[in-house]
Amino acid sequence: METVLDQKLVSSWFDVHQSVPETYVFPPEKRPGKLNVPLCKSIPVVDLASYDHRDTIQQIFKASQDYGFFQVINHGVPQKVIDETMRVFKEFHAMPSKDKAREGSKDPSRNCKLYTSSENYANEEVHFWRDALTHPCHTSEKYLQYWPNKPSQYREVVKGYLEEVKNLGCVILELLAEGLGLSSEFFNGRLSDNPMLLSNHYPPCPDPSLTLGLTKHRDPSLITILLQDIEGLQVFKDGNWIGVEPFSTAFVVNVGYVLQIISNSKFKGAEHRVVTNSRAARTTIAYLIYPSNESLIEPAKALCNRNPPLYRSLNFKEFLKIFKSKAANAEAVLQNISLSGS
Ligand SMILES: O=C(O)CCC(=O)C(=O)O
Ligand SMILES: [Fe+2]
Repeated sequence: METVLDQKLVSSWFDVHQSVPETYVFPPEKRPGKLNVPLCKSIPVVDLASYDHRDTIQQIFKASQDYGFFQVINHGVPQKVIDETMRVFKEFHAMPSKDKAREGSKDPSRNCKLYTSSENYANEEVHFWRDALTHPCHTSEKYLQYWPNKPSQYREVVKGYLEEVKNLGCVILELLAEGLGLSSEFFNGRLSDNPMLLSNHYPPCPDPSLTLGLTKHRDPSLITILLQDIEGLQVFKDGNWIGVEPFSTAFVVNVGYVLQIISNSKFKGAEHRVVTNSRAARTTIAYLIYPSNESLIEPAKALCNRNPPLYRSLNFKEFLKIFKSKAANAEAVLQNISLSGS
């Protein structure tokens, strides 16, 4: 008989096991290796309140080229909103599993859902050490009716948070557009109007050397704006893993595949993963900026004057289909949409 979701959640059983269950143990070649990688002091922390607009654009441009990652501070999102939102998600993930499963399975079309490991749990060889809650950010009743309403403050707090992060997203996309030499409104509208929220929860793990919270991947987004409480996020840079330092006042921003395509590879979708730890649960809140399904994804014309376009045009729905069929293999995703065939 199929096990029901509430029993599968890592948060429902992690504390009754002394060791890692076999279905969570990665084969030696896929294990995380060195866990205590250096926290990277060189991933730029960009001050968005700086008066030097050109310098801010330059910092973000360079970070998006070099790392596909940067952090932002003085971003305008009130600290109270950040702290309350983190608290509400921690409360959500700490609720009894049955309540969580109920709150996360109201939507028959499964836009709003709670799941564990990955959306492909049934077909995975090894599971990831995480639970995840996701839903669209739009607050029309069509979606809102399926958002959790436990903890009781969930909707109010998350709605307030998303309004703030939406504004921040616009600011960052404008800076990225200007850096690329595009009009500052380039990403407004359909290229960015389908944001999703994703809260990841990684309970403590008895042996982090055997497990992964998330394997190496790139996000299928334009950009992702992440709030993290403690360390665990790592970026793959020049053949090494480096840690992204957690700051309670900062958001981590990373470039996704869609921005890599539109920027004609000026920016690289950053490869990243999540490792587990044995000391404390880790909670993150990702705001993934996606285009609408019918939106056309292609290298911006203005970036293809001197350089030929590297990727073919396709709509976002088509891109997602390719991404989902080849998710574990970044090269295969890019090869499928690459014009050079290389
Ligand atoms: O939880 C994190 O630190 C990162 C999560 C992530 O990479 C993702 O959800 O795509
Ligand atoms: Fe990611």
